[in-house]
Amino acid sequence: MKVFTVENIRLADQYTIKNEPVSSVQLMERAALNCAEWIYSNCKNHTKFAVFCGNGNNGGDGFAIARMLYLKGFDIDVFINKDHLKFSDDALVNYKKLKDISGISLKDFHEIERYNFDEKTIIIDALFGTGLSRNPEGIFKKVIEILNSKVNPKISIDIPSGMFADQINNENATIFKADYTLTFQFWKRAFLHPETGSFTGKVVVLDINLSQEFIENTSSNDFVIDDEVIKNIFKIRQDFAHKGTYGKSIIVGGSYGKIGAIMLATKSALKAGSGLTFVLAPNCGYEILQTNAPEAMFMNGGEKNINQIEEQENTVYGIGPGLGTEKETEKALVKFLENHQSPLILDADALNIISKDNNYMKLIPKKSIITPHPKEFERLFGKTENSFDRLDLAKTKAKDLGIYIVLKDHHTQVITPSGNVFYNITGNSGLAKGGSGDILTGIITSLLAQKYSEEEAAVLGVWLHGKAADFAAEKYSKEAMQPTDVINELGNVFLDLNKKATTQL
Ligand SMILES: NC(=O)C1=CN([C@@H]2O[C@H](COP(=O)(O)OP(=O)(O)OC[C@H]3O[C@@H](n4cnc5c(N)ncnc54)[C@H](O)[C@@H]3O)[C@@H](O)[C@H]2O)[C@@H](O)CC1
Ligand SMILES: Nc1ncnc2c1ncn2[C@@H]1O[C@H](COP(=O)(O)OP(=O)(O)O)[C@@H](O)[C@H]1O
Ligand SMILES: [K+]
Repeated sequence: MKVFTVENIRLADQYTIKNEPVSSVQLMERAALNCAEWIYSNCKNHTKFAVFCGNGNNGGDGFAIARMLYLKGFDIDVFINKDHLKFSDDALVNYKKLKDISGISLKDFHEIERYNFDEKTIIIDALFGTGLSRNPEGIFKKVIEILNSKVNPKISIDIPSGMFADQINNENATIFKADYTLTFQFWKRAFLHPETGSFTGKVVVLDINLSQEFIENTSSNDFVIDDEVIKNIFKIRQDFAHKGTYGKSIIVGGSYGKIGAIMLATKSALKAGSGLTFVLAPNCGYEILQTNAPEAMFMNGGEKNINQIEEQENTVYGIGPGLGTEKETEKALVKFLENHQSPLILDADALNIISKDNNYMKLIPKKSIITPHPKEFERLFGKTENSFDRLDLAKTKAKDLGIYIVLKDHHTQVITPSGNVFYNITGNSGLAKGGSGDILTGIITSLLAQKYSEEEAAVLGVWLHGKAADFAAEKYSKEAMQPTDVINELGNVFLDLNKKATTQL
């Protein structure tokens, strides 16, 4: 799914109105109906809604939603700024419709302090949408702050009020903190970054039927990895395949005390379907690896640390998990990179070694995939102020070096050399444990060996990793799930993918 800027959303709106055709107030009705239906089906334990409406079209959505929920039998109180009753055209239409309903009480923002937020009440935030032009101040700021102090469930319409859709807010900005955000048609960029995304709660994208023609014909560099993207990448395994069809992976890493990391990466490469899988590790890991991952063939890289990396042809290398940064290992990696031409995956200590010397960066083969977490990224490319700036820097580096950067985060970003960004929306904080990244390296290496392109391997890899983690969290909880559980859930993710990709009778 494309991530549109506020400007493009506005244009999509206008294009739909003109070409569907549909009036803008009908489009607002459609958007509100989608929200009301979602709320109606998901909030059955609550009887009362306090709806907070601003003066723009987001407020207009709020008025229409309030009316619809009232007609479904809920108790509704609507709060507005009675000192300033100037609305956008469509908001005014819905304000007037609401005023005609005697059963809905229209309250002033100032009444909030005396209002009874009992446990049956859900708060709906329709103060500001994508038209926010400055940080909320005065009564708006106060209302948001009071609402944020309440324990009642909170739903934002389109975007949490006070948040800019495309850019980072300044640090002290007042933003409504939602449990759910019902957003129209597209993910907004700010939902996908940690500084702002923490205000949205669960994001639900509602399809309000904006013109598909416009969406298809309007370019964007930012995408969310949704089911559609994955459906277009995933290839079912061919019946007449043999092990050679699905490529050769060599997972390189491990050092004394860190054989677990390379084990996790190796098992993941096997589980993700690589035809032949090798593990190049120091000898101290031989027995552990051969016992626990007998399907993988062992290549000796040294005694306690790797001091040589054998070059083999037609092989995809995934280097880094548990590798260590010893001088002998550094030498071995540099020597290997000096002679190696084809794209590979670099992670963890391989990246830490590369960040030691500016000249090493140039040794990364073009079209390779690197998978830094934020700290590794900083070691490689320097400090940035926030995750938006970090992404900008990553775009520059991906282009300059001609590589793919998988910037690991809650919503991991795959950045291509051409400047596209794919945000991942699978995965959960159960992955915030040592070992989770090693799995990702194994998966991406395996996919690249199986002849997925670099972009496909990175995009499908982060999605698979997150999806398996979501399955593991459902079974074991985010707290208790282990990286090993994530590896074991890969099978269920592939079963789902195959079911969707196979013709069903
Ligand atoms: N995207 C779509 O296709 C649709 C969008 N709709 C709604 O329209 C919204 C956008 O509407 P608008 O462009 O009217 O924008 P808003 O509803 O966000 O309101 C902007 C208004 O608030 C004022 N304002 C901005 N920042 C302020 C601040 N800090 N303090 C006080 N006033 C401030 C602006 O001057 C403007 O009058 C969307 O978020 C969505 O809720 C739907 O109604 C219909 C379909
Ligand atoms: N809160 C989170 N939500 C979603 N994914 C997460 C979260 N925390 C960590 N992850 C994922 O887990 C992995 C952690 O990688 P990394 O920090 O390299 O771990 P390690 O080096 O210990 O293996 C990344 O893929 C990251 O995106
Ligand atoms: K809002």
